[in-house]
Amino acid sequence: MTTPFSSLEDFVALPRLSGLVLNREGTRLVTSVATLNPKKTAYQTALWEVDPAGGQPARRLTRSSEGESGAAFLPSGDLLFTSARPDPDDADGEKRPALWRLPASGGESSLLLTREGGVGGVATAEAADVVVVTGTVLAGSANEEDDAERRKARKEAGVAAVLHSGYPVRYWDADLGPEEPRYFGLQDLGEDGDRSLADLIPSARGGLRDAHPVLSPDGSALFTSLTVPEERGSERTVLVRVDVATKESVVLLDDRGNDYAPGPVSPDGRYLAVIRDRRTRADLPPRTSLLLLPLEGGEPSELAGEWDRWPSPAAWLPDGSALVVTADDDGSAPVFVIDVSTGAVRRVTEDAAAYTDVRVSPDGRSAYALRSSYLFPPEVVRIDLASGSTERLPNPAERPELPGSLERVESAGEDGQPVRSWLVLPDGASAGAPVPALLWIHGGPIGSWNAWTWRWSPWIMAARGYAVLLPDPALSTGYGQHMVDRGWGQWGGAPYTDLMAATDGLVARDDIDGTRVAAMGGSFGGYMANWVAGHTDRFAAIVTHASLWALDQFGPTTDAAYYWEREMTPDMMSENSPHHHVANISTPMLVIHGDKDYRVPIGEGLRLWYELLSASKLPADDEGRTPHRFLYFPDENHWILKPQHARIWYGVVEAFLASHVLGEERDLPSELGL
Ligand SMILES: CSCC[C@H](NC=O)C(=O)N[C@@H](C)C(=O)N[C@@H](CO)C(=O)O
Repeated sequence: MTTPFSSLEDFVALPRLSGLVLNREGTRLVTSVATLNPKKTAYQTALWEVDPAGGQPARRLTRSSEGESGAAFLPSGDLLFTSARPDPDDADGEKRPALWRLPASGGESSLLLTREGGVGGVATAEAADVVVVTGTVLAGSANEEDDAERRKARKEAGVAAVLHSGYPVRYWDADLGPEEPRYFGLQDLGEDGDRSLADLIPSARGGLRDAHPVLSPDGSALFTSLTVPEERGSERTVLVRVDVATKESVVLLDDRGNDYAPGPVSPDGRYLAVIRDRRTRADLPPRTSLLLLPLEGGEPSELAGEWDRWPSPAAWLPDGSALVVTADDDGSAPVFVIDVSTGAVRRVTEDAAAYTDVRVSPDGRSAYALRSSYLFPPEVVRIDLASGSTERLPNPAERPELPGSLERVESAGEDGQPVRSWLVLPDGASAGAPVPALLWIHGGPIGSWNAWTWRWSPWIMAARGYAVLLPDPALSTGYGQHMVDRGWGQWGGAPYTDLMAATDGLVARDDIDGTRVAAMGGSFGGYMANWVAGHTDRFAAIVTHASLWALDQFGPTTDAAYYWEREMTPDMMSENSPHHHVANISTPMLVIHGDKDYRVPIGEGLRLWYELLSASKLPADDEGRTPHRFLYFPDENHWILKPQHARIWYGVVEAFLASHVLGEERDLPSELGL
């Protein structure tokens, strides 16, 4: 059967949904849909409306080549969004993300706010015309005018240099400084209103780097996490309340044992749900818990502390009796409801799917969410909160047909611990026709293969005849705290042996050809692929993407050195570092790395490549020939974001696997110029 996964062109062209907002009356849902631009070199997003009642087909709300995102409803039903589309009243104006308003009554969108530093995002209050936008300012700017002038001067002089006195200096793929994120209160939304902006936390410095503003329903208070520097290059995240009118800010929760981030505020404005992340040490694994903080004073209390899952709070029920949360659970991420008076947890959705962006209807009977699994990409659904039944609403896109089937399988780790995996089987796999297989190792390592991903689509490989095993080994979420504890600081221990146990189960199947199996992983999964390469020759090929290779080097050069330093002592790093085992590597490896990857810096890929050629059991020969390959992306980061590069990524991986796993030669993508 031909599906969109047979052709990489068709695959990258599949529409991708993200984000979901609901208006106050519960009558309008808006999501964002990314599609290829006409040149097929980038994704552009547009806002689409989905009927919560399910009666009407989805309809496109916005259209521009610059795209629209960051949708947020005002209480009036007007929809705010950000876009770098041109202002019709300023034909020569520079394109920068600005704030736009689409009126509920219909008609054209109009420009609400533009600023030299752009508008990054927007937050609105549930029941008041209060708007907070995010944007950046240059560190030394006194006000918006000064900021505009400083930007202009820097641009005209062609200066990109940044002088740092603190840590970090980079984040994922962004160079930090001299721009710093800020929250701005927008004073007046009226037609000719005053558009001056109030910087709500002028002292934030770089501390709002990873933060999102949460507004109280009446718009009087803003809650945010704020990252504050500590000694020796470390930092912690504290919880702050800002009075939107007076700009007075108060630190609500701050201690050196935890990081804090705000969840939603209760409908009566009396409680804030808070996410608490325990600060780790080599002997203290991470733990995430949920707190209720009384906003009129008093100590926070842990909610559902006995529940052995890590909840992510999404919304309150309108009567304030319960919190709706999601949590990784046994290979899925269902919706749960937690009674705030008893802490009792009730699982709502029963299907093996992952839910995000959960919004609750004003009557508290339904919720709307994005749902995905390995069987379908994110789609908008309605959930009956009492029965847990779900209904797929008319969506902007249909589910793509799949070239195979999905199974849940289980194996036992060395200590008997059950290790669950998803197994993608290609059409036609059977005992009479066993298929080659791939072990895919997830990143994090704190995470789970429980949701659709566009970055590593197993269906691409299924369409080419491979089975793909997606195991959740030690350090994965969804099993409970013990599974994280089992692998903490010992990556080469239980996480590795769990993966090998899962592979044993895979190759024992009569529909799998155990002689034709490869291993692949990205990021931490790439670390593990490298560790696998140095510890077993059972795989025919190994693909390692954005991988950690030498932990002594990775630790201080990644964008958050303190995070990794807290997990392992120098001795533990040495014991678990794949580079010490390069001399054992006898498996052909495909190394993939993006130069703009600041999470796992390019030095890891460069050193791995050189050491493979110079010191593995398959070194470069007299004429420099080697079975290893290095796919280098000079302008990609930790992820391969450009659609044309995603095609190259899959194309090169396919050719490499075909050569070493199937013993077949495939043409490489012609755009490689080889
Ligand atoms: C600085 S915090 C580290 C966060 C995260 N680890 C979580 O467990 C992380 O970034 N790890 C990377 C090395 C990684 O494996 N990233 C994965 C998952 O985010 C990826 O696929 O990019």
